[in-house]
Amino acid sequence: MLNVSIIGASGYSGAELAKLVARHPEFSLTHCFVSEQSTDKHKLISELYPEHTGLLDIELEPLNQQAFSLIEQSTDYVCLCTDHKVSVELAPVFLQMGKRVFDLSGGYRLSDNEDYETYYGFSHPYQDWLTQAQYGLAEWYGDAIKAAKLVAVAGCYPTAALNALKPLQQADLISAQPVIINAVSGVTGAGRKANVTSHFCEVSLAPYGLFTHRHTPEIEKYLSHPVLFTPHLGNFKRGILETIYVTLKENVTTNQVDAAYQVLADEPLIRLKASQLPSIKAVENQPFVDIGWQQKGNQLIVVVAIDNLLKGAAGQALQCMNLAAGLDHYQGLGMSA
Ligand SMILES: NC(=O)C1=CN([C@@H]2O[C@H](COP(=O)(O)OP(=O)(O)OC[C@H]3O[C@@H](n4cnc5c(N)ncnc54)[C@H](OP(=O)(O)O)[C@@H]3O)[C@@H](O)[C@H]2O)C=CC1
Ligand SMILES: CC(=O)N[C@@H](CCC(=O)OP(=O)(O)O)C(=O)O
Repeated sequence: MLNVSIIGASGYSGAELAKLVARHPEFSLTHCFVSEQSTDKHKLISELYPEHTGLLDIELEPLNQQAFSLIEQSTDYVCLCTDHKVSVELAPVFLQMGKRVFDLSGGYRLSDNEDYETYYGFSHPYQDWLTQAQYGLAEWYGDAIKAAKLVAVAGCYPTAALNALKPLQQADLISAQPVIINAVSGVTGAGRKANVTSHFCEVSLAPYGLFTHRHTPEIEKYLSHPVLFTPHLGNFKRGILETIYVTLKENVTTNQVDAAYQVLADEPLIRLKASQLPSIKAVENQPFVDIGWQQKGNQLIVVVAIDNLLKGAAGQALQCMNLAAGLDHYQGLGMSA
């Protein structure tokens, strides 16, 4: 058994990951932490999430000095389900203890400090670790994830976009024009902390972050192609749906597009729907990426859906942890090959 500690376990992605780890046959959920000042410290996760009574009657411990010693002695894998800046500071501490770190934040996903300044609003203090971090997009970088000390688990919107677009890019079917990605996310994407924009009475359906969202450089980096990415906040709890407009190179046929997607055909967590288009309903509370597409001439519209807390966060983190442990990446996600 590998011992796992989760930092930020009271949050939406942390609690989702705690649930997956607690049910996993090869992992043991050793400790769950919140900040030292947290109003939730010493509560049980199941007090915050009563649906997990019995499974997650585990205390949320404050991340104080004693906690660091506890982690050093008792933990193999440390999962950071914390804000980017918190993760940036915590990851090196655990890496120096020799732990394998799985960071669900964006703190180690980009390589260019200028992008951190532009899109995250801070200068990255740990260039060395930034260089060593491995991007955690499980279906695409499995071997590198297996060997990595620090895995920067892929972002939620990028997970959907990259799985939808990398097959086309790999087959060299995309023209030089930017790919247009319109995305809608449920409100859990904004985290559990109270916030006016995610307040019940304020949420409707609205775009945000035009040209400035931090997932633009993340998608561009791992796609190697320019994108125009516009996220929207929708009035539902969980799930992401992206409608993606691709201008194909001249004379690309539907057979070529269909063939390009076959690169993902044997992946248990990817469901190729072709002309049967994906929906949030089909992926909510599920670990899958659903991808559908339709083509007219050299215009291709790809529709992709994921659950933001599973494939977009905790599910993908578990896939990376499985890879690191030498297990099938989909173990513990209710799947068999
Ligand atoms: N929600 C989503 O769909 C996705 C989220 N992510 C990323 O995962 C990370 C967590 O997101 P999410 O679960 O939504 O966030 P939440 O706001 O729901 O949870 C954040 C957690 O971090 C804890 N925390 C805050 N400050 C500290 C600290 N200094 N030390 C230890 N724990 C701390 C919080 O508890 P407390 O404040 O009480 O201490 C809480 O448990 C973020 O980086 C986010 O970008 C990635 C993909 C998708
Ligand atoms: C709806 C909403 O607010 N979504 C978040 C993205 C989710 C997230 O936490 O982003 P990472 O995947 O980069 O960690 C946002 O746009 O900032």
